[in-house]
Amino acid sequence: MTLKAQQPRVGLVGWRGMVGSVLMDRMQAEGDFALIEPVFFSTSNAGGKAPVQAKNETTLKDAFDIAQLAQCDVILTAQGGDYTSEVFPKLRAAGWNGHWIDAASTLRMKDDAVIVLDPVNSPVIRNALSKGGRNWIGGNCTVSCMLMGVGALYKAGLVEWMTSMTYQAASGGGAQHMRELLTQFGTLNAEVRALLDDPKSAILEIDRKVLARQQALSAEETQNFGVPLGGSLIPWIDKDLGAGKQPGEDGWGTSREEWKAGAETNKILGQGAGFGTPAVPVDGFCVRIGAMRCHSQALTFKLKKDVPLADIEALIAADNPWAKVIPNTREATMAGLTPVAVTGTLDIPVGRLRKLAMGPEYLGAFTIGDQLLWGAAEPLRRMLRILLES
Ligand SMILES: NC(=O)C1=CN([C@@H]2O[C@H](COP(=O)(O)OP(=O)(O)OC[C@H]3O[C@@H](n4cnc5c(N)ncnc54)[C@H](OP(=O)(O)O)[C@@H]3O)[C@@H](O)[C@H]2O)C=CC1
Ligand SMILES: N[C@@H](CC(=O)OP(=O)(O)O)C(=O)O
Repeated sequence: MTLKAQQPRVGLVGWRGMVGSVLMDRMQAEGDFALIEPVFFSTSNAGGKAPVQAKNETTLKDAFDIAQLAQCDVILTAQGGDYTSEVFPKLRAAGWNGHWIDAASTLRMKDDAVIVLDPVNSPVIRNALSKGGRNWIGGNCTVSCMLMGVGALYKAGLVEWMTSMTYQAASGGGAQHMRELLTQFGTLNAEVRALLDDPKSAILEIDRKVLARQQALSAEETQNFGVPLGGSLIPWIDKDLGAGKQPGEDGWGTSREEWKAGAETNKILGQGAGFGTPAVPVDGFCVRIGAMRCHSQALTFKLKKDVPLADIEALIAADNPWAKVIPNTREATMAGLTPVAVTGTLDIPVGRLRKLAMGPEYLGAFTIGDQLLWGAAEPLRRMLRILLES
C-alpha cells in the first residue's frame, strides 16, 4: 500500500496524554497535519469534540471500535501498552492491513516489528518497508537518545562493547511521577524553609530535618515511585527480570530497562538475533533521578581499535543534524551538557569525550536527550513522514 497519492486517514490515539501532546506539537510544527486526514480517537470521551487539528472528522471516535479503526490507513498511538495489547491483535485479526505506529514497548521485539529511529536505522526501516512491513514501534527512550548521540560509533563498526550508567528523569514514569517529584521537593523545602531563611542556621540541622521528612513521607506521597525520589535516587527502573535465572545467564538480577539497552540497541541497528550480524554487548545500570524530562547517560566504550579522539568527535558530529559534540571543558559542559540546557530541544549533546585510564581503546562519553522528543514522539512522527513519502 502506498500512501503518497492521497491524504491518508491517520487515526490518532493517545494524543492528549503527555507523549501524545508532545507528538501533536511536533506534528503541528512540522506541518504534518496538512498531509493527512487526521481521525482522533479516545478511550474515555467518544463523541466529544476533536482538537483543532481535525478537518472533516470533528468528533472523537471510540478507540476500542475496531470497525472505525480499520477505516484508517495508519494508526499512530501513544496510548500505552495496555491499549496496544487489547486492540492491536483484534484489529489485525479483523484483516486490517494498515500501518501501526506505536510508542509502547509491547510489540517492539516481535519479529514483524521494526524499532523506528530513522536517523540511525533508515536502511533497516526501508528494507522492512520494501518487504511489506506494517508495524513500526518507537524505541525505549534511553536507547533512542543514546543512539541519536553516539550511533555513529556503532555504524562505523567500532564498538566491541558498551556499558551505560543512566540518570533517568521522572517523566519516564509518566505525568503523575513528575507531579510527585515536584510535590516532594516542595514538601522538603517547606520543612526547612525557616532554617534556610536564617543564614546562621546549622546545615547539619537542615540536613537532619530533611532526612527525617524524607523518611516520613507517606504512602500517598510516594505512591508513584514507591520510595522518596526528591533529594534521593532509585537504582531500579521497570520490572525485575531476574527471577529464576542463574548467575551469568541473561537476566540475572537485571531490570527490564537495563535489558532493553542491549536488546533494543542491537535490534535498531539490525544486528544480533535474526539479523545474521553478531550482537554487540550493551549493559549497565538504569537509575531514576530527580530530573524532569531529560535522560542523561554516562557511557563507557571498549572500541575495537585505538581511534584518535578527534576522529571520534568528527564521526559523531557528522552523523546527524541533532548530535552535538560538546568540548570536554568545564565551561562547555556546564553550559551545554545538562538536562536544563537540553529540555524542549531536539539536540542530543555528547560531551565528556575522553580516553579512559584503562587504555586507548576505552572511551568515555556523556550524553543527554529529551525523553519525550527523541525518546518518544519524534521517531513516531518521522515514521509517519516516511510512510507518506514512500
Ligand atoms: N512517559 C514516557 O516517557 C514514555 C511513554 N511511552 C509510551 O506512551 C504511553 C503513554 O504515556 P504518557 O503519554 O506518559 O501517558 P498519559 O497518562 O499522559 O496519557 C495516556 C492516556 O491517558 C488518558 N488520560 C486520562 N486522564 C488524562 C489527563 N488528565 N490528561 C491527559 N490524558 C489523560 C488519555 O487517553 P484518552 O484521551 O483516551 O482518555 C491519554 O491518551 C506509555 O504508556 C508508554 O507506552 C513511551 C516512551 C516514553
Ligand atoms: N521506562 C522508561 C519510559 C518508557 O516508557 O520506556 P518504554 O517505552 O521502554 O516502556 C523510563 O521509565 O524512563
